[in-house]
Amino acid sequence: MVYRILVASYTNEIYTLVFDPDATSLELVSTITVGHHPSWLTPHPKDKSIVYTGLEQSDGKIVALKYDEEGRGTVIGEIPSEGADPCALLALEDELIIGNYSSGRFVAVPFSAEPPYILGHPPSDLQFTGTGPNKDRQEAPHPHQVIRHPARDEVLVPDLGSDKTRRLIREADGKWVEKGVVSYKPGSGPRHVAFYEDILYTVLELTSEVSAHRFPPLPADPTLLDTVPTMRNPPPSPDVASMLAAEILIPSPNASYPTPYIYVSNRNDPSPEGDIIAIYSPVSASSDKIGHVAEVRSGLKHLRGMEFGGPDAKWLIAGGAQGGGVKVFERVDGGKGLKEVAAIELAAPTGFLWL
Ligand SMILES: O=C1O[C@H](COP(=O)(O)O)[C@@H](O)[C@H](O)[C@H]1O
Repeated sequence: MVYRILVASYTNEIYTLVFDPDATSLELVSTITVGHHPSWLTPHPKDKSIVYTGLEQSDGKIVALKYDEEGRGTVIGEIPSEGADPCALLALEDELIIGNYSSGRFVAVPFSAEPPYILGHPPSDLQFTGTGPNKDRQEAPHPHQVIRHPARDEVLVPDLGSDKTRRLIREADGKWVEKGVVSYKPGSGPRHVAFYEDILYTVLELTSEVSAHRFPPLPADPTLLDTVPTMRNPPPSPDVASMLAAEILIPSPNASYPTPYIYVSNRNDPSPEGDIIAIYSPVSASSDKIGHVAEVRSGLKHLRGMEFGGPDAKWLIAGGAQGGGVKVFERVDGGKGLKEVAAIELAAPTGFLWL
């Protein structure tokens, strides 16, 4: 069996790769030009042939594509993102949510009945406000992810510019309202979050740290349990100042990998061996500490995006936006380690979608 994987990028293209685990090969089979920096990919919740991407530009756009069985895409629609640099998308059952990074605007586009499903209904929006102490990166709110809580009707928006993750719910009239926040150390820049049991894990981009909060339902506030660095031995100054942690993933435990682990990507490591993927154990009933498990040198430069796929989330695909191409790693030693099994050179990969 082979797997098709779409690759978002900081070029004008979305690529389709085929990963063959038996041949341990990764091949480029199709490319489609969609516009400036299609950096994120989200499928329609029911019609899996439809995929949305955001064009990261000042007049942000959302492009809808239709994919055939072979992974060949066709553009079938486009709408404004109603903001600048839409770097995050979330498809709920009835709405496409857009996080506009530079303008700090959260936009909800109701799905219509026919493909591309994003035409015909006016969007609603929410303008965030807030800043942080980092004058270069926190001059305004910068939503970097939109993610649904796995067990509750709550959407979370890590806001790198305001040092908080916003907790939103949709009221009876359909409008999204902020009902609470997770607050972080000033200047830390929350970028992405992941969940395991009742704990929220956050990757803090600007300080390259991971935090764990006990995360009860609203209206209760979260409680900070622990914060750890995303590298045991960060590079010395001045290189350490450019390190920017990016992705955090926690695949659900399963028969092949019964023990949960947290996987975090670092960016901009000056080492010739590339950026580190750090592996941690989550906090547990007996310890409120995040446990350091391992660090894997990826050979990738600026490891912005990575995604698990395959049976029992056996493989991790990851890309170096500034070099090293795209690699597939197999989870080994029960998930405590990663072994490279396939690679391909590709320009500026930023995100992935296993079809
Ligand atoms: O300033 C910007 O930075 C953001 C974040 O970049 P990332 O690669 O760290 O995600 C980017 O999304 C935006 O387009 C750009 O204007």
